Amino acid sequence: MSVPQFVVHRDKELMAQAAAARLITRIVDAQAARGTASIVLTGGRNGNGLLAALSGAPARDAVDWTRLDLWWGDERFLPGGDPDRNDTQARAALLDSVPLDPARVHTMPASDGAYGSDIEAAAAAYATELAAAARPEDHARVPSFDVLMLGVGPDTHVASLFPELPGVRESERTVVAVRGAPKPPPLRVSLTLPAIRAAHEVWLLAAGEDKAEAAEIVLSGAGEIQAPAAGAYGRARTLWLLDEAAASKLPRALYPTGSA
Ligand SMILES: O=C1O[C@H](COP(=O)(O)O)[C@@H](O)[C@H](O)[C@H]1O
Repeated sequence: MSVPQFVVHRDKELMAQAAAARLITRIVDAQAARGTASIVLTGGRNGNGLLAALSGAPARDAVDWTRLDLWWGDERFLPGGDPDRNDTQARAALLDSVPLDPARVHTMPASDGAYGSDIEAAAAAYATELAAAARPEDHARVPSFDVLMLGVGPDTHVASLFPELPGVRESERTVVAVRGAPKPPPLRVSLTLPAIRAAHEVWLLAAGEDKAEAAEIVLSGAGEIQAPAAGAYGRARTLWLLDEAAASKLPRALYPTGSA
């Protein structure tokens, strides 16, 4: 478990641009070291803001997009191409404009896909896909993702792990079907906390006033069942990327002078 670090930016636009620059560097470094990189995308406003910023960054051409594995932390269980699916939004923000290898783009199943409306089968299939990509040195049933990003919801949810719902209590499976999510749509597929914690680096994105209370609750010692973001950390690094509005209820001593 890594101790959380904090970076606070002036506003959400700057946070998105800085996080995009940070992600480009991380991908380029991993590709230089190993030939490939693996990233887990998040949905939501902050995740899509980061992807849009990355799309507009000239340094995006430093990435070898053909040698990048993309996974998702969660998905809304809707038909393929639905505008509310996280993958549809990610494609519009960035993915359609870069030369990815389709075989390395690991979307979660859609409700009109190979498993139809069987959400349990869809979750199990994604777990199998992750396990097949894990190498012996990963010591887990998922790859050691280089960076796994999570948008933090106003209710402290991450991926589709919501406070007090069964998904956040899962300790065995790496992927679960989620029913009754309080944020629409109610049916979702999500990585679990054990899968999230297999990542090398976990980045939690929180920008905007409506994230201030969530950040305060999570960082004041709440448990992960009540505040799922509290259970999200990386093996080597846990990084909170915030804007001033989201950080407004945090103790000023948490982040270095000049960070905001
Ligand atoms: O529904 C979801 O919400 C969270 C947070 O979204 P935000 O718009 O409040 O930033 C997101 O991380 C998750 O991937 C998504 O499915």
